[in-house]
Amino acid sequence: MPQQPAQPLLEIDRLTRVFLSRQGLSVTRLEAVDDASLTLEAGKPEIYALAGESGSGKTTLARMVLGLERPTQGTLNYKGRPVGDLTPKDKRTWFYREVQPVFQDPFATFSPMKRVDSYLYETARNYRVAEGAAIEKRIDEALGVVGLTLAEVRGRYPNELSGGQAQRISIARALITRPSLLVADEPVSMLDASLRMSILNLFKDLRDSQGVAVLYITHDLATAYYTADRIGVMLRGWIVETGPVERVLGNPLHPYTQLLKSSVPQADPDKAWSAAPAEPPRPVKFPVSGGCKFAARCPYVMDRCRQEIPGSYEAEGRHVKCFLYEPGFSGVRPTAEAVP
Ligand SMILES: Nc1ncnc2c1ncn2[C@@H]1O[C@H](COP(=O)(O)OP(=O)(O)OP(=O)(O)O)[C@@H](O)[C@H]1O
Repeated sequence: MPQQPAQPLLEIDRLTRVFLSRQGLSVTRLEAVDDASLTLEAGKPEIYALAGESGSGKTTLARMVLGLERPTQGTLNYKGRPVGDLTPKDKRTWFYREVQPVFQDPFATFSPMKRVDSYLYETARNYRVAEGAAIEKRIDEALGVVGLTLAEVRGRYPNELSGGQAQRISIARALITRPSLLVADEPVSMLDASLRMSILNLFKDLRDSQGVAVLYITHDLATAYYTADRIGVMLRGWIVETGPVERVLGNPLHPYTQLLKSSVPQADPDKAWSAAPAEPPRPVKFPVSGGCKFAARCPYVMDRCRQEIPGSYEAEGRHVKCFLYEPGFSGVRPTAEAVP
């Protein structure tokens, strides 16, 4: 499928995914992803971390990018083509070669009864990446990128692999089709701290040497800071702050990002930031009331925050979904140091 040169690699504009659940006569509505926008440019491979606490909508957004979940509203284009309009044939012959998932638990993707190399052969055959002996060469190349060889992997069962080796093989499987985008949902959260860095370094290497962009989904700010070029911080379906990772985490502007950062245990960067007292998304009964989703807990809340939804305003080299950064705001803005 020819690529249109001027199109972004991934364009997400005001994307929303609503889940409705019925209990008796009442319907509850949960905006798992709500009005989220982000763009990954073509030809500039980067690692974009989508960070947020459990239930903030990261996986739902990732599943929409992978074409596994249909958006309720908004734009989701890959190389200029709406993902929701792709036919099963488009997906098989183009999209699934271009966009590959990397999952949290590599052992869950491999059956204990099957040799791991069989997954590599299956992927190569299913996507017709090569014929005959060239298949082995392609598999060996993909394994080479993650620091392994087919000779090392051949004939081995999952229980003969370490967690790090299993995750490397699952990344090699994803690379067989030479994708342009990896969607990696918590790819290191099941690994020992000592192995985490090697996998995160591998993503950086893939970006630099293979030109692969990575959407890195994580609940862990420390690994996002270490790995990503840019970050989007999610709160109950919204992306509340997005920009270069050094700016957003070095000097967070949104009161929620400030709260998250202040809750990271500084002495132990490997710890997840579970201490943040954020709310999980709550299903709401119709009608839905407006206002900022952080208003009830924001130390800087203003009257309008309870009634109006803030826009996403450009401030200090990033976008912030908060009235404090609306052009013309004349009050005092919080600083990261002043977080209560
Ligand atoms: N198929 C579904 N039906 C109904 N609700 C769903 C469905 N999938 C996700 N949700 C809800 O949407 C919200 C966002 O879930 P999601 O898994 O995207 O969050 P997350 O940030 O990835 O969390 P975690 O890190 O725990 O996976 C949650 O409240 C979840 O219960």
